[in-house]
Amino acid sequence: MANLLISGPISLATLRDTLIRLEDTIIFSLIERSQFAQNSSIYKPNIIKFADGFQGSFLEWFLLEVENVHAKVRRYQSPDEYPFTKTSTTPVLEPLDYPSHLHEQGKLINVNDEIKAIYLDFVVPRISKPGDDSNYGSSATRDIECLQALSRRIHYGKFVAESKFTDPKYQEKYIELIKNKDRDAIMELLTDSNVEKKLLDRVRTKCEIFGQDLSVSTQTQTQTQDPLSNTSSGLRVSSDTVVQLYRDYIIPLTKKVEVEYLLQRLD
Ligand SMILES: C=C(O[C@@H]1C=C(C(=O)O)C=C[C@H]1O)C(=O)O
Repeated sequence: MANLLISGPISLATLRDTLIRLEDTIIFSLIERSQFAQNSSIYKPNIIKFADGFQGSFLEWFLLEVENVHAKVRRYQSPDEYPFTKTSTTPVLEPLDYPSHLHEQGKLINVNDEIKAIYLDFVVPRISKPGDDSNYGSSATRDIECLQALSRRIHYGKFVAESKFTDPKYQEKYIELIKNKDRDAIMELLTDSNVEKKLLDRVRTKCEIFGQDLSVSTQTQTQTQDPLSNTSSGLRVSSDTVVQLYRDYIIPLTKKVEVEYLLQRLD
């Protein structure tokens, strides 16, 4: 795992190891959320009334509460952590002296609104059973864990971009493309299809291993549909859904962060 408090360049290999470890965190967080019903009331504004007058959904209210507490322990001063809300709470701990791994301008990129939309529109309906089981607090707690894991993974794209930019083999090319604001060519240069393919295969295998319910016999798991499970394979989250999430949303958004970061790299 990359230690962001240690100065000096972070190698692409170390960053890729961090992304691989985050796959585990993401898959386990999705499995945790999948045990509760969809509970769509927690995502709709003004269904739950708040004594403090907060206007918005239960999840938005809870996110603000959680982020205010986490801001107090300086979570959002870490260059790989980005808040979903406009939390402005002052930390109770003294600021840490992070070495500057990222270019100043790039630190401001935050795609959490997009991540939240993908999570609510694509992920929740696929990993949770339809309906309402009243577990609002438990569901929102798991939602926040999923959102934070996705956000950390996707914003890691900034470190990946920095590492690719500072690689002497490519720096001149990147500088030329950045000067020409050639978004498509930057995207092509930073893309590594081999790494992406291996990732999708690995994620499928991880879902198949982590998602098994060992209290059910292997034969039952593969041959019949568990009525309590939301997948026909008996896995706790569908491997197809997680692979699709990575292929269509997580990887493209990570690459978008990389491109945005690089476009500002010379400012
Ligand atoms: C993150 C990287 O950049 C790109 C994005 C990837 C991803 O989001 O997993 C994988 C390979 C690259 O196309 C990388 O090169 O490791």
